[in-house]
Amino acid sequence: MKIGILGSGALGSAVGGSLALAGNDVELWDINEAHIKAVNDNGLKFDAFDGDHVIPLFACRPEEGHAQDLIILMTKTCDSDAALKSARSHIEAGAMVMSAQNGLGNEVRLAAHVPQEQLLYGCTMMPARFLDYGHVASQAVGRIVFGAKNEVALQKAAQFAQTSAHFTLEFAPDRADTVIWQKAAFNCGMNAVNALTGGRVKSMADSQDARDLVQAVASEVVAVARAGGVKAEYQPVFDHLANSMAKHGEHKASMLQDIEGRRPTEIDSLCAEVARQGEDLGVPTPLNKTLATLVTLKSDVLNGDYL
Ligand SMILES: NC(=O)C1=CN([C@@H]2O[C@H](COP(=O)(O)OP(=O)(O)OC[C@H]3O[C@@H](n4cnc5c(N)ncnc54)[C@H](OP(=O)(O)O)[C@@H]3O)[C@@H](O)[C@H]2O)C=CC1
Ligand SMILES: CC(C)(CO)C(=O)C(=O)O
Repeated sequence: MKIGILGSGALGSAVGGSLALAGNDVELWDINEAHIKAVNDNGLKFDAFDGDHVIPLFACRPEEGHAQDLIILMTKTCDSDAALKSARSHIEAGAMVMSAQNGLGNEVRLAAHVPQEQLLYGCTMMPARFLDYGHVASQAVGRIVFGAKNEVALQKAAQFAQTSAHFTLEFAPDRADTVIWQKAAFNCGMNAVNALTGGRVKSMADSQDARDLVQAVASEVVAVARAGGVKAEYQPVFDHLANSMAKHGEHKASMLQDIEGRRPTEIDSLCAEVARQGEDLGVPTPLNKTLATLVTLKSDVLNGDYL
C-alpha cells in the first residue's frame, strides 16, 4: 500500500518507519528541510523495539509528494490546517486521509479540507522520540485504531487494516470515538502534568498524590465523553496510566517535548477542549480548566518577554 505521512516528526517518522518495515511503500512528508535532507541522504534511522534500522525512504515537502492510497496526518493538531492545505492536490486526486493525532476534534479539522467519503480518524498508541534530523526512536510496537463516519469511507477504510510484527492499523469504527476519548483522558492528565513539571512519564509513579491527580483529570474527561454520548470507560484509562508509568517511564510526553522545544503545545485540543465541552454539557471540569490555563501560561512565559 502507498502511504504518505503528513508531518513526519517524532511519531510520524516512527509510524512511517514501522509501516515501511511491514512492507508498505511509505513517503515522509514534512516542512523541516534538515530532516527531509537527512532522510534522503542517509535513510531514516529508526531505533525500534527489535533493534536499530536504517530504512531507505523518500522524504519531501507535501506538495512534492507522489500519489498515495492513504495519507496519515501526524502533525501537531495546531498545524493540521496548514499541512492539509499543502496536501490539497493529493486529496483532490482521491487519497484517503486519516488523522492519527492526539487530541479531540481532529475529524472536524479534517472535514474542512477532506470530503467525508475520504475521511478517516483515529489515534496512535506509540511513544516516539526525535533524536536528530533523520533519526527517531520508539521502543514499542505501534498501533493506530481508526474508523469513519461516512458510508463510502467505511467501505474504503477496511482495505487499510493490517497487522504485522512492526505495526497494526486496526479498523474499529464502533470503538474509534471511545478509543480517542480514552486516549485524550490519558493525555490531559499525563501530558499536561509532565509539561508543567518537566518530569518524564515515570516521575509520577512513586507519588500517590500525583497518580490521584492524573486519575482525577482523566475522570473529568471520561465524564464529559459520556455526557456527550461516547461510551468511554474509566478503568482502561487508569490501566493505561499505570502501564505507561511502569513500561514507558523514560518517555517524555509529546507536550513536554513541545515545551522544551519552545513550540506551541496541543493543550487547546486536550484540556481546553474538554473544559469547553464540559461547560456546554453541564459537566464540571475544574482540573482540566486549571491545567489548560497553566500550560498556556507556561508557553506564554517561555516564549514571551516574561522571564
Ligand atoms: N511523540 C509521541 O510520543 C506521541 C505523539 N502523539 C501525537 O502525534 C502527533 C505528532 O506528534 P509528534 O510526532 O510528537 O510531533 P513533532 O513535532 O515531533 O512532529 C510534527 C512534525 O510535523 C511537521 N510539520 C509542522 N507543520 C507542518 C506542515 N504544515 N506540513 C507538514 N509537516 C508539518 C513538523 O515540522 P517542524 O518541526 O519543522 O515544525 C514536525 O516535523 C501529535 O498529535 C501528538 O500528540 C501521539 C502519541 C505519542
Ligand atoms: C505519553 C504518550 C506516548 C502515550 O502514548 C503520548 O501520547 C504522548 O507522548 O503524547
